[in-house]
This record gives sequence, structure tokens and C-alpha cells, in this order.
Amino acid sequence: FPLLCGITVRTLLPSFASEEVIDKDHALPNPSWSTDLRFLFDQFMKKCEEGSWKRLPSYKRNSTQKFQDFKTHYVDPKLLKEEQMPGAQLFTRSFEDGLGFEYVMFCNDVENRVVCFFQGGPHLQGMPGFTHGGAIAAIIDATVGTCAFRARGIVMTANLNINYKRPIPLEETLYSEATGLFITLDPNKKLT
Ligand SMILES: CCCCC/C=C\C/C=C\CCCCCCCC(=O)SCCNC(=O)CCNC(=O)[C@H](O)C(C)(C)COP(=O)(O)OP(=O)(O)OC[C@H]1O[C@@H](n2cnc3c(N)ncnc32)[C@H](O)[C@@H]1OP(=O)(O)O
Repeated sequence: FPLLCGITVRTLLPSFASEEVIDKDHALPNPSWSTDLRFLFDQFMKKCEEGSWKRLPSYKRNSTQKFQDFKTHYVDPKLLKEEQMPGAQLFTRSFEDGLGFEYVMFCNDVENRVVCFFQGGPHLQGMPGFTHGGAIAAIIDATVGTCAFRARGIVMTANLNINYKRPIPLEETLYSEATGLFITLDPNKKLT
């Protein structure tokens, strides 16, 4: 699946403590967003108005029909009892505003494309001053996975290759490249 993944990374001071709100759409600007991230967001919102692109909302938990189908068809119900994982939430949305993954995805379903604009917060640090490679992998996986999911339905990552061309320094904008293999799940096979 073709992917255009723009990654904007900068580190921020932890000044935006917010109450956890599960149902809030987090793929919208908040005060921690850099000028770059805001600029890219505004550019793609204009494309949305023209009709070719759509902004994807993002929540800490997912209750879409396909997500429910995944749980129903592929996962042992014993693993999914709400009382056994009351705090479960989407990894990339499990930080307070500004501290972790700040991102927004836009999709173009005609062209099978998803673009993600991402800003890493201070809790994603790896080597001092740089974004952790695992955090970069996570956001790429989520982006390519969303693209595959929209094109083919319920998929899981079988393989992800990332070229970390340079460490991502703080306060800079740059691009990473990746390829991934996503397998459409067999409805006759349980995962566990
Ligand atoms: C998941 C979507 C839920 C709904 C989401 C709803 C809304 C979206 C909201 C948020 C989006 C967030 C997006 C997050 C994306 C994150 C994705 C992940 O991180 S997934 C987690 C990591 N991945 C895994 O845990 C997968 C573990 N592996 C497996 O479970 C299995 O290996 C498998 C990938 C399911 C494949 O197993 P299966 O039995 O189904 O298939 P086969 O093994 O028979 O293989 C089929 C076919 O593919 C070839 N294959 C398999 N693996 C590879 C590989 N690594 N490299 C190359 N080829 C591979 C295999 O040879 C077979 O080929 P053939 O048919 O020709 O024989």
C-alpha cells in the first residue's frame, strides 16, 4: 500500500496536564502542537474541504463496528472481559496532551493513501534529545496499518521494515520511510 508519512518531531515541556477523557477526539489541534504541525493540519483540512481527503478522528478506545468484529471473531472472549482490562486503551493515544504521540491522520480512499503528521513529546525520548525508534515504529505501524485496514479490512502486521536514515533531532521536521506487510485475517482461524 502506498504510504506518505510526514513525521514532525519536537520535544515539549510537560505543561499540559489534562484529565483523561476517553471519548475526546484527539486528532485535533491542542495547545502543545507546534507551528509546523498546525500548518500541516490546516493544509490538509483545506484538502478535506475540497473533498479528496478525510480527517480520521482518534480516540483512546475504539468502538467501531470493525473493531467489534475483530474482538468477536478473532479473540478468545476470556481475554476480552472488560473487568480484566478496564484500563485498556490505544497505545498511541495513552499519553496526556503534548507528552507522547501527537498526531493526526488523513486518508484518501480513492488513492489508497494515508498521511500522518506526528509530533513526539518528551515521554518518547530514546537517546538523549532524540525520539525513541520504537515510538517512530509505532506511529509508522499505526499509519500503514490504518491504510491496509481501510483498503482490505481486518489485518495484522506480519512484517515492518524501517530505515532510520538519521536520528530525529528535537525541533526538526523530517521524513521516515518504511515498508510493511499486512495479512488479512482468516475468518476461520482464531488468533489465540
Ligand atoms: C487490527 C484491526 C482491528 C480493527 C481496528 C479498528 C480501527 C482502527 C483503529 C486504529 C488503528 C490502529 C492500527 C494499529 C495497527 C497496529 C497493527 C499491529 O500492531 S498488529 C500487532 C503485531 N502483529 C501481530 O501480532 C501479528 C502476529 N502474527 C500473526 O498473528 C500471524 O502470523 C498472522 C500475521 C495473522 C498471519 O497468520 P495466518 O495464520 O493468518 O496466515 P499464514 O501464516 O497462513 O500466512 C498467510 C500468508 O502470508 C504469508 N506470510 C505470513 N507472514 C509472513 C511474513 N512475515 N513474511 C512474508 N510472508 C508472510 C504466508 O507465507 C502465507 O502465504 P501463502 O498464502 O502464499 O502461503
